Amino acid sequence: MKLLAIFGGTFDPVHLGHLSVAWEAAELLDAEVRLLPAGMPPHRDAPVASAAQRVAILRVALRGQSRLTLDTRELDRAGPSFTIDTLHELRAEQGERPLVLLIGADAFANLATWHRWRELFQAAHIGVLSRPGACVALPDELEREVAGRRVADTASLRALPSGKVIELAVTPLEISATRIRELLAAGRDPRYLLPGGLFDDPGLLAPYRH
Ligand SMILES: Nc1ncnc2c1ncn2[C@@H]1O[C@H](COP(=O)(O)OP(=O)(O)OP(=O)(O)O)[C@@H](O)[C@H]1O
Ligand SMILES: O=C(O)c1ccc[n+]([C@@H]2O[C@H](COP(=O)([O-])O)[C@@H](O)[C@H]2O)c1
Repeated sequence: MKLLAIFGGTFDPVHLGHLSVAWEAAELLDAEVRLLPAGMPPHRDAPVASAAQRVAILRVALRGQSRLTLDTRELDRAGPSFTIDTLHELRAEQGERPLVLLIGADAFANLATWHRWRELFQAAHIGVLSRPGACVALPDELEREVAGRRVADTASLRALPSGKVIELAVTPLEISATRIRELLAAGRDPRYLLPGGLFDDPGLLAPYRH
């Protein structure tokens, strides 16, 4: 069965750093990758743009291809967007289909701070997006949970609905939404850090202009 992977973020706004790693993960896993904008991200301040504005940007950013799709369920839920709740909803919809939670290597190192974090391993596989050759040390309690779950090939993910951890070597781009918001607020046009289509409609990036 085709893998279903999810990639969550504040996406305030989505940029080419997000899209390129999501695309590479989709190719490496031969998966559909759903981008899930967080309604109320659990570990940070509220986004600058509204949910509707971030979705409008995502829709334009995802135009013209079908591997990366948009899932807005976290925006429709009240309260913090806990990933475990999202995975339980997806499991109820998808049955035994293998699910892969995509997480950047730095965020993965902090996984033990997430809500009901141990349950994440029962709910999905985890795909850790890493710089080729990089090695991020994990805190002991996380390492103990991950040891024994690591696999190197995607066939192992296809064989089970959840429970494995795979490292996915992707090409990181030094782009952050924080920097993009700074540039837009300063009246600049970070044209080659964002999907080009966003500049065709000046209203899309207006929430970040001052
Ligand atoms: N340039 C990038 N390359 C690869 N992954 C990224 C990049 N920027 C962010 N990510 C990852 O994408 C996910 C969503 O990121 P998020 O929406 O917080 O973007 P951000 O650019 O880090 O935003 P901000 O600067 O506002 O914190 C996170 O898992 C984050 O680690
Ligand atoms: O579930 C949690 O406790 C949890 C804690 C921190 C982050 N997350 C999710 O991780 C994704 C990336 O978060 P962020 O803050 O880097 O945009 C986003 O989908 C968040 O909902 C989830």
